[in-house]
Amino acid sequence: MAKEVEDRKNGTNSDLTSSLDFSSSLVHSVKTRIFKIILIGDSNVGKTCLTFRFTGGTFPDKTEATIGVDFREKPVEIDGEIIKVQVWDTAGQERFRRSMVEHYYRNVHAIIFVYDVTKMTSFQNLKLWIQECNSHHVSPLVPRVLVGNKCDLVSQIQVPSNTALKFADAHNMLLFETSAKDPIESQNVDSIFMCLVCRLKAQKSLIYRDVEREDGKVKLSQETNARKHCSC
Ligand SMILES: Nc1nc2c(ncn2[C@@H]2O[C@H](COP(=O)(O)OP(=O)(O)OP(=O)(O)O)[C@@H](O)[C@H]2O)c(=O)[nH]1
Ligand SMILES: [Mg+2]
Repeated sequence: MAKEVEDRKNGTNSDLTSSLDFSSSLVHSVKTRIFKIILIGDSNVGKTCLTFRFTGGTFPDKTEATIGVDFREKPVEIDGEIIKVQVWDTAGQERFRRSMVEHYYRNVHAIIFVYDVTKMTSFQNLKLWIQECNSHHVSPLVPRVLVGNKCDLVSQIQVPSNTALKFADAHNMLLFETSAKDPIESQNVDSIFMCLVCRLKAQKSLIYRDVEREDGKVKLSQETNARKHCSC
């Protein structure tokens, strides 16, 4: 009773306020979509550096081998919608990823396969990374792109662009050659992620299904005629 009086005095109603809080948080959770993008590839190809470049705009002075996974998030705005890009920077070393692999691929929205343009083995191993991904039953609707990193090391390049392009075509992927280190390439790094986000935004039905699955309370009608705005 005392609470009711207090509420009246303050012009509030705690029941109403809490239900409004609930519905606004529901609306918020529906509106702020999260796209989970994972980076996969050999150790040392630059997955962590690419993640830093996209989420923080910098190249780290020093990195250590990733253990398990590191998460970084960046909100981006596309056509007036704020989307949270959740980047999963995975470990390339088998011993640091073994127990995590299931989590990498669960509910993933897009995949970035990374190789080092100065290291042919990292390119040859891509087929093993693709096999691993396929063995986790990732939907064919999940977009995948190929990224050749360390292009700043011009004199050491071992993987010719046309070889990489053929591989990308054969696997229905776009190819980006870039450098996490070279600041001039930073827009190129951004465009890798933004291209994926645009594609995902165009696949609204896929994402909404995931939201529905993750939160039983949220029921959304599927939008099938989403417009596509990807510039790539
Ligand atoms: N020159 C050059 N070096 C780079 C570039 N990107 C990363 N490196 C260097 O490559 C090394 C490995 O980078 P990381 O980002 O830690 O590699 P990773 O793929 O995350 O490795 P794991 O976590 O073990 O899977 C570091 O010494 C980086 O400084 C690049 O674009 N150019
Ligand atoms: Mg790493």
